[in-house]
Amino acid sequence: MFSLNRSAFLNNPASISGSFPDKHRRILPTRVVVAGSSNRDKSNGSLLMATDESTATLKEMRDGYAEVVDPKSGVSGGVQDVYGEDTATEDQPVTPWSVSVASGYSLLRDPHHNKGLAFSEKERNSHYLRGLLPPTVISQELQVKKMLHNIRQYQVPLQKYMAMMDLQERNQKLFYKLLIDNVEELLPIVYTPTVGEACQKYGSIYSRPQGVFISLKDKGKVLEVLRNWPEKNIQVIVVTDGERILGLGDLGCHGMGIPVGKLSLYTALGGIRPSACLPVTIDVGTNNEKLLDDEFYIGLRQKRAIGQEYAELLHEFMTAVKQNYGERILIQFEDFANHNAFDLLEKYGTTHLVFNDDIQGTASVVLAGLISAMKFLGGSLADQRFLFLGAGEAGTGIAELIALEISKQGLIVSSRLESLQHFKKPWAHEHEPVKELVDAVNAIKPTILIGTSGQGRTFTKEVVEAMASLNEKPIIFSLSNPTSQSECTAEEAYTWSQGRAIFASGSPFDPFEYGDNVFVPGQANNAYIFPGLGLGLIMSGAIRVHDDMLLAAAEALAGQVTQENFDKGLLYPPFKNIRKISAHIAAEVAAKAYELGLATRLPPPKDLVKYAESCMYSPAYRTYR
Ligand SMILES: O=C([O-])CC(=O)C(=O)O
Ligand SMILES: [Mg+2]
Repeated sequence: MFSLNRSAFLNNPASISGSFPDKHRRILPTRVVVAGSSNRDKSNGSLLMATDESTATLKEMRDGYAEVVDPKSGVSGGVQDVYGEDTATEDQPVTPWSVSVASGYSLLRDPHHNKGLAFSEKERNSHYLRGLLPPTVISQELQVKKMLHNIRQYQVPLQKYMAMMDLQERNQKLFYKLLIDNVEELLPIVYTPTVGEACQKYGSIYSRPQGVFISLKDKGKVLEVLRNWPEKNIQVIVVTDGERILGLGDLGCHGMGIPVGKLSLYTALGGIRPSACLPVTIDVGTNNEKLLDDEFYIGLRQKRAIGQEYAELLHEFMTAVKQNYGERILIQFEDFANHNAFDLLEKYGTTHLVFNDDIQGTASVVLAGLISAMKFLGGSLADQRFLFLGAGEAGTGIAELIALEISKQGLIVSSRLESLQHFKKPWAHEHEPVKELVDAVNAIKPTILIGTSGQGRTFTKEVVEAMASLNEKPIIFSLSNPTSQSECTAEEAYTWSQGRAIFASGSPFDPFEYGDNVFVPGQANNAYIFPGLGLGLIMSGAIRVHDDMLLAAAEALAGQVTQENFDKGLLYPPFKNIRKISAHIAAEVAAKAYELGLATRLPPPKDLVKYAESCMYSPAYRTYR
């Protein structure tokens, strides 16, 4: 229970600086007066409240911020800056659900509430927008059509990316509506492969903060740094230290593009509201000489800190996150180098709600593809022989999850055991060392070849031909990202196997015509998994990630693949149904959390799929009254 009272308001002089002309202040039928956030410039306009149909309770107040939570879904309505003149309690509902927005010019500049030309006549009148917009009023659908048209004019993918980022910064709901309604076309822009190029050029294209940078300079002050971020009710953080960005290597501080991209997928594909998502880049330096010499590099100009110095900053971050956002904050580790990725997961897996997307998310998506391959081809995973090129996070993560499913050993040659990094050792396999991949294929005779090497074009013609001579339906996964690092292309896999390969890749490839058939390559990308996994964890209030949840997510994803999909060569359902798919994944993950006693949101909802769907963020505009 808490009270919203005038003294909190008065104690923060910045918030009553007199910059609110009275005529602009709105007191709506709730008993809460909106007075603005302490770190937003209020000189350009006042704040008002928009109302929605649902009832809500005010849940928490911190630093002058209050969260309004829809009691039905438990999902926050996203109120960030509410000061009360009256009191409200957790058990005393405040109706209706309220959202605070700026009015006038600052409303058009506020990406969370701006609707551009879609503001109605009534809204233009009541919110001081007259004259600030041209006369026409258009629908959100027409805005989407226009944006798509504009984006298609750009020939260069990076230009499309920048146009999308610009839109996100200008009109968040339109950005998400555009992305959700055109996910297959735009995913390759906001995500792999284009996001890889964006990271490589992040210093040049950087314009506004899209997340929080925590550098060695912030040691001792990480909590303060986190509190500078304007949103307070964070539910999920994607964090990188930039050392292994996709298959592109160490991009240091420029890795920020990845958490930003991943989190826009959390919203678009998994329905987590954008204000609950926080991208974080931890900058401990970079060993990339080119970047250190690049005048546009935006990070610390030093070699990477390692050992204790690194561990201390990471530990301060992990501690601060929990302190600031509570036990149920989800932290996704992304694109850390092998040596840190495994250690961090082990260290924090028992104290925080964490998972590593490259180890566990990728493993889950690959397992899903293999489960659907077995379903449609016949046979069982236990009968397969797997060969991995690349024994890093993804390779060993996949092996571990498959082994969990079938208790089978991996294939790293054990004579190298002594020199192997610890995470590779369980997968060492008794075999003569082989130098060339094609020799390994011929010696081991795998039915499934999985590339997670980060090395482009390593599945050569000889390798694919060897797989095709050994198997009627060779299963080939080229998982490294972006496209330039893919172990082979879809065209190569289909051509060299005479159309027999069951192929999937981490980055998208266009459908490929071979003979009388058109093959649609599946995209074995963790983007299928993490948004639904995250939603399931959040909606159940899970406090830990368990391997069984990753298995459940894989099964749920595989369960969405139809015979029709498989007949086209697809091991995965199309991305255009991703929100439905994510709801199913979320439901299964949440069910596991409840079953394992790791869920704290009790009692469990009856229909978890429906519940997951009801929790999802909608990009449709609200009416401001
Ligand atoms: O970001 C992606 O497309 C998949 C992924 O996690 C990686 O390649 O590191
Ligand atoms: Mg990754």
